[in-house]
Amino acid sequence: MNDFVLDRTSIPGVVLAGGRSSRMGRDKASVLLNGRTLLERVVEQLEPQVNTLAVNADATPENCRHSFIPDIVPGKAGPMAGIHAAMAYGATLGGVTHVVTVSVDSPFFPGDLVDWLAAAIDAPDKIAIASSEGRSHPVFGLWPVLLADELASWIVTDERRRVLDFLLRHDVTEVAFPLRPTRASLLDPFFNVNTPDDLAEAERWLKVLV
Ligand SMILES: Nc1nc2c(ncn2[C@@H]2O[C@H](COP(=O)(O)OP(=O)(O)OP(=O)(O)O)[C@@H](O)[C@H]2O)c(=O)[nH]1
Repeated sequence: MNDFVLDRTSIPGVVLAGGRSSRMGRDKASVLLNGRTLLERVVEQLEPQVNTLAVNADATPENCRHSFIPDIVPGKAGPMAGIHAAMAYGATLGGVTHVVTVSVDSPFFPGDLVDWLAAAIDAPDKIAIASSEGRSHPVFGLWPVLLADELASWIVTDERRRVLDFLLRHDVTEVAFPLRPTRASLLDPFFNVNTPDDLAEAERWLKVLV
């Protein structure tokens, strides 16, 4: 019988804020959504859900007021480099088995994200990732710190460097999140802002949130 119990109060959170933002044409973390940056909005949503919070990117973001952790693995591993940096960061903190990651470009992610993901963790090496409408969102995941070194070596040696390939090798539960009711239609809480058009759509969603 598995008697592992996740310490819900010990979970650190990491905002993935690296990458090229090529579709947006400028750094997504500092893009303004109704007067506040995406980074500010995502930090505000994550902070009450975690024990400590850090921002991760391949290079230090401008005017970052939070603890910053850089990518560690060389090369262009994309979000996976951020997930690895988050796991390695968690491993340096005493008493931490799992670390949660969120994406800087999803300002409407659930306020109960960590509670739902944590409920799926029943072993020290278990991974939980979010999904909505049948699509998985691995950047919203609860990651075991004990897999940090394995992920690092795999990123360096595997040509494909995709998050989903890593997930296939491990014990993963996908946690399905419901759509969020608004005064208009239902909003996918993992709606992400990749382009200027997405930003305009996010502004429309903000006006109908309840
Ligand atoms: N730490 C880190 N995070 C990354 C990296 N690339 C992407 N991300 C993050 O991963 C999430 C998804 O990023 P994408 O939208 O796929 O990539 P992007 O580079 O931000 O944007 P595009 O260039 O438009 O594809 C976002 O939270 C990014 O900040 C990276 O190299 N390092």
